[in-house]
Amino acid sequence: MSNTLPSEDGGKEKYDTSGFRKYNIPLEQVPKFSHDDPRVDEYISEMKPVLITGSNLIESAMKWDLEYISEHMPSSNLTVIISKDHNFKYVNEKKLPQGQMSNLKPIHTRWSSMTAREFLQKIKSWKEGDERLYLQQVLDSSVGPQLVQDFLHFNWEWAKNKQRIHGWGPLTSNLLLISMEGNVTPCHYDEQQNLFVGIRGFKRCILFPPEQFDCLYPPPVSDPHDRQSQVDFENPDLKRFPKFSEARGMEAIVGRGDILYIPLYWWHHIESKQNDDYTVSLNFWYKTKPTADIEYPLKSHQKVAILRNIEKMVAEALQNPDEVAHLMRALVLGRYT
Ligand SMILES: CC1(C)c2ccccc2-c2ccc(C[C@@H](CC(=O)O)C(=O)C(=O)O)cc21
Ligand SMILES: [Zn+2]
Repeated sequence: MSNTLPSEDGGKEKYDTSGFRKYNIPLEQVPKFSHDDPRVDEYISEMKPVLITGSNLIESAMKWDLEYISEHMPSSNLTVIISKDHNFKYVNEKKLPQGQMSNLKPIHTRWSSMTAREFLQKIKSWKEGDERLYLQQVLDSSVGPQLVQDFLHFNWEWAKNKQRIHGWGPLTSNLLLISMEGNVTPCHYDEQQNLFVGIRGFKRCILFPPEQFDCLYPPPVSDPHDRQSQVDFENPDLKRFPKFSEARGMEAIVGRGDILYIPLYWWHHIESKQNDDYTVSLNFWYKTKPTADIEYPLKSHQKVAILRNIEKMVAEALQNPDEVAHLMRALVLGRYT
């Protein structure tokens, strides 16, 4: 693979992936284009990942490091996720078993809050074996006047243009993410369009298209880990998850000022470079426009949405999640297979 410029060979140059974890998954490169290259909008309109370079979308946030945030938000308590190891598995608290059952659920990650200064101290003094920390803070008026000013100076014209030409719905939130080196957000999908921006450090993202749903084995929709792959990428259990061996991914390294477009329903695993400084990223989550008139053939993400709705309806109708598998097997086995 020659190291030519992205614009010449369609962004296929190899990324330098030293410092990231090795998985036994075949990976292609996510194409990388300059922000003014027309191919960027071609990929977004086809709902395919693309890495966009050289945009000034969040120029005013490029100075957001922990010193600056500590100085301009000295007393704010920020949300910090704490994990026993490098995996930060999202837990939907609303779907945790209530009552006495709840103490059976081994809580791998928990939420805490602290100031940016405390967070900085903790990650500076971190040593192997300590709990790991991941700061995530929704950007809203609580981040204080200075960060609000920086936020208002984003290149909203560029973002609004993307939102308009691709028919996205409203911007729902911006999540500011400050991660220790080596933290991993395990593979999952979200139901929103995502412009994921690098501010500091390097993050590696592994993506799979929605149609590989049957290779990545999400748990039942009622599970607290809904939308997350059950497969441990570092030690895949191919007896339980045999089709994981057929998973084919794409990879991108998101550096300072890069924007990775993560299409809705695309699976993504994101990790911060190991033995490197902490990373700072910011995402832009957009609802997608409600499907006015259904067009056939259906897109793969629409089929995943259909599967989710069927699963919810059957579980709701049976009022007992344990009966769902039996009923679905009776529907399909020997009849559609
Ligand atoms: C792991 C963490 C901190 C978390 C804990 C508990 C509840 C929610 C979340 C949550 C949500 C989004 C991200 C950002 C990103 C992954 C990444 O950059 O690590 C990503 O997946 C996306 O932008 O869609 C990260 C997290
Ligand atoms: Zn996500």
